[in-house]
Amino acid sequence: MRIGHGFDVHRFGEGDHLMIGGVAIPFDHGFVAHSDGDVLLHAICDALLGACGLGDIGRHFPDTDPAWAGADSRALLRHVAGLIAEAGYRVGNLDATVLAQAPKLAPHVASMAERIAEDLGITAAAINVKATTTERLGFTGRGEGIAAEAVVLLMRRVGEAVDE
Ligand SMILES: Nc1ccn([C@@H]2O[C@H](COP(=O)(O)O)[C@@H](O)[C@H]2O)c(=O)n1
Ligand SMILES: C[C@@]1(CO)OP(=O)(O)OP(=O)(O)OC[C@H]1O
Repeated sequence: MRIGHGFDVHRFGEGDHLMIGGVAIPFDHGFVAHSDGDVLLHAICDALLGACGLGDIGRHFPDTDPAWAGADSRALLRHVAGLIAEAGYRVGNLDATVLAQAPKLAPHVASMAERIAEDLGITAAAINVKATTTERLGFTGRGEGIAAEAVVLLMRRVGEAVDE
């Protein structure tokens, strides 16, 4: 088994929606980012890469590369899922927290889990997405941006049967 942790932050800029967990959420700002700024999927990519000892998202998708300008972060997640499989691992379970004063995310977390599970090729039951405010404290509390953390457990694929 291998454990990985990911963390990401994106600040708000102009826009009318936020991409979080692959779901477009109407809002009075967008994210400032090279890609679509999906802070949750970026944290998940980092957790998966970290668990495999494969570095981080910036190593695989440099923010200086025009190929990733405006990229759909679900495509990045699917690419990372392929790297995990190539390395001989599968996701056991994944737990994530989005730190956001607003918007209200609880109505969207089930859709996020479904999309993340689809991209990882696993059941949504293995994914848990949570949200919390930071009680108006810090940059998230002041409404300057959103942060996300993810923890993932990977299991070794050995003939799809034995985990170690
Ligand atoms: N952006 C958010 C933040 C929180 N929630 C939900 O509200 C609950 C209470 O939040 P606290 O900050 O007081 O922990 C939290 O457990 C979430 O269910 C949300 O939907 N969206
Ligand atoms: C996703 C990438 C690449 O487009 O850029 P951003 O969308 O800016 O996201 P960030 O989490 O700051 O950095 C990772 C980059 O690889």
